[in-house]
Amino acid sequence: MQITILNHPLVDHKISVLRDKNTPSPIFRQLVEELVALLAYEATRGIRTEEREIETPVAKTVGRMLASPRPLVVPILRAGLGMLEGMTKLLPTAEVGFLGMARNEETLDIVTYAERLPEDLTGRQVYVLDPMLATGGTLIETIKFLRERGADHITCLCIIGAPEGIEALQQGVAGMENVNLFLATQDERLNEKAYIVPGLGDAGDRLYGLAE
Ligand SMILES: O=P(O)(O)OC[C@H]1O[C@H](OP(=O)(O)OP(=O)(O)O)[C@H](O)[C@@H]1O
Ligand SMILES: O=c1cc[nH]c(=O)[nH]1
Ligand SMILES: [Mg+2]
Repeated sequence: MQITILNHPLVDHKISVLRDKNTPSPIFRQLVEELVALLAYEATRGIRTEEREIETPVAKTVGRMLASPRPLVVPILRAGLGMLEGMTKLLPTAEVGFLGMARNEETLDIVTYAERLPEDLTGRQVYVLDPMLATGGTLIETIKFLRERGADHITCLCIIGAPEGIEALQQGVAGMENVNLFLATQDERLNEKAYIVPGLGDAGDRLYGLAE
């Protein structure tokens, strides 16, 4: 698995505001969208394109456009939904599929409670969106699921990753070709409840939780 960690002052600034527990949900959602645009720019460097003839007002030429089949974007509900708008702004022609997964906070087992994806993903490039990579359980399950459906190129976009989760993911996908991970930043560690430290808390709650 290839891992890329963004290293950019604008990313650092936006993540610091995200981390602040006093940042309200509307600002949090806006910042997540902005961070996804920066992540997606890097993460789509390997997106497949094909030649197309086009005619400018001046001359005929050959340009490059996204290849078919179209890329598939998969946000992991709930928190990954906060990254969807930013991603589809950059990739408006992508298809979108959904996976609902929740971590049991006691056992850390992953429960898949919703799935709406094409049956056959053979030859598809898939972009998985989930802001938090903690133990890695959710992403490992997701990647296995997508590979079983035939996806041959899987790129995960996460905002914060813990070293423990990155390591687990690396082992979980060992031997698989064309799996990539793009992180906005890597944090220090997990705490005893498997939350990322310093992290930003529960991303789903920060995005969609009720105001206190
Ligand atoms: O790496 P892991 O240990 O698997 O943890 C990461 C998962 O936890 C969060 O989702 P959560 O289960 O809280 O669901 P939510 O998005 O509905 O809040 C996060 O969005 C990831 O999906
Ligand atoms: O720190 C964490 C860990 C898992 N899920 C989150 O939303 N935050
Ligand atoms: Mg959550």
